[in-house]
Amino acid sequence: MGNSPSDGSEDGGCDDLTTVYNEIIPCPVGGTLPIEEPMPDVSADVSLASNANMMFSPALKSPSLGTSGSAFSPVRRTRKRSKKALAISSSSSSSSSSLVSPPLQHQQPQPQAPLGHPPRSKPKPKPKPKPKSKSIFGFNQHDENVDPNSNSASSSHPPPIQTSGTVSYVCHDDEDNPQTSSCDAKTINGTKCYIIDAKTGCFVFQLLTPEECRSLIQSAESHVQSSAGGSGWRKLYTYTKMDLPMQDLANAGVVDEQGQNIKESLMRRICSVVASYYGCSASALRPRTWKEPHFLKYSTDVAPPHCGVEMHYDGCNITWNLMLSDETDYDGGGTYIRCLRKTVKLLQGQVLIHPGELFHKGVDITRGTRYLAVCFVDGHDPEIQDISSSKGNHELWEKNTVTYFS
Ligand SMILES: O=C(O)CCC(=O)C(=O)O
Ligand SMILES: [Fe+2]
Repeated sequence: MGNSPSDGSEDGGCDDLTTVYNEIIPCPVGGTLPIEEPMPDVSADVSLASNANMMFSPALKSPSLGTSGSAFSPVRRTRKRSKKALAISSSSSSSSSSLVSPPLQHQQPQPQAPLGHPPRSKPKPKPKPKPKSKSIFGFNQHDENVDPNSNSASSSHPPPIQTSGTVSYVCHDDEDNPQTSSCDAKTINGTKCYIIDAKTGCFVFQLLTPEECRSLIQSAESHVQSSAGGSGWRKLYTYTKMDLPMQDLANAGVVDEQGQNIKESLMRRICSVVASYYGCSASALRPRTWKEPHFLKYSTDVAPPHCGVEMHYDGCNITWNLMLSDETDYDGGGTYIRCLRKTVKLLQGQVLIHPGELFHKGVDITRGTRYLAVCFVDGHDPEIQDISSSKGNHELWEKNTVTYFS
């Protein structure tokens, strides 16, 4: 964790994980390199939208010897924010109930400091204030009946999504009282998606079985401990300490039982749901860099412990987080989404989708080990601008946890 803790405030105290990381990365073969290193584009594989419910059998071959590094030519990408975005803020009321959705502000993005900032150690030229946008694009959330290119996005209200019933979920208020509630659901490719918040495009769905999750954890762990993988968990991003690009497994020849590349298989399955939900083409969606997707491990049992990540935004278009651990493996944890004032606690095998512009944090675990697979995805901008405030009782709101049961 190179940087000092950040609260993600509007005054610039926030972090764009991908931007920050894009400065220096430990090179797979040692040393450091500026990134990004071009890698084979897997987007073509994503175009084959597959059923997200299909059986994933990552009974993996043991890692074979293979190069986990190559010569990379550094290419910098500059982060750009959409000028036309739906501005999302925290609720102005101080409701502490996770049942209450914060109202949206459909307002013109004001010239303001960018939500992300470059690493403090490397001053960068001040970004020019953004011109005021005349029109506000609504949340570009489509269902099958909505034309993604229609002008409805410019209305002051996001188009309603077509839901297919409701599902129950359990939330704990800030005093830890469990309550059952229900939310809208939408079935995509036979997959039930729990809609956490339609306005921002945050949703959850079940992807993997516990067995599949355990198998993925085991392949990651055996890779970092094997003489082939060797180098242990890597530090890919500013606020994380134990990461592993899935590409490392591919480089070591690790595939699933069908002989498929794990990262491509996950991308294909998850992006087919994401694309249908957001109304874009699955083939447009691609991992932001070769490091995506990556495994992320938190543990209280390492020295020093790595328990969570600070408030930040990912800086990509859309992020997916796949929970690999069983909920009994750890206490605490979850993904706190600032504008929603709630912490999403995924069950094993569930995926959380959220726009990469939303401020969020990995809530600290207080016991055990929590594994995720995470991917920063580009290729479709949901045009959500998070203007929620760092001020307010986020410590309290963080305790509003929501869990979606099948
Ligand atoms: O730990 C979590 O739930 C979130 C992780 C995260 O935000 C990230 O890796 O970018
Ligand atoms: Fe993140």
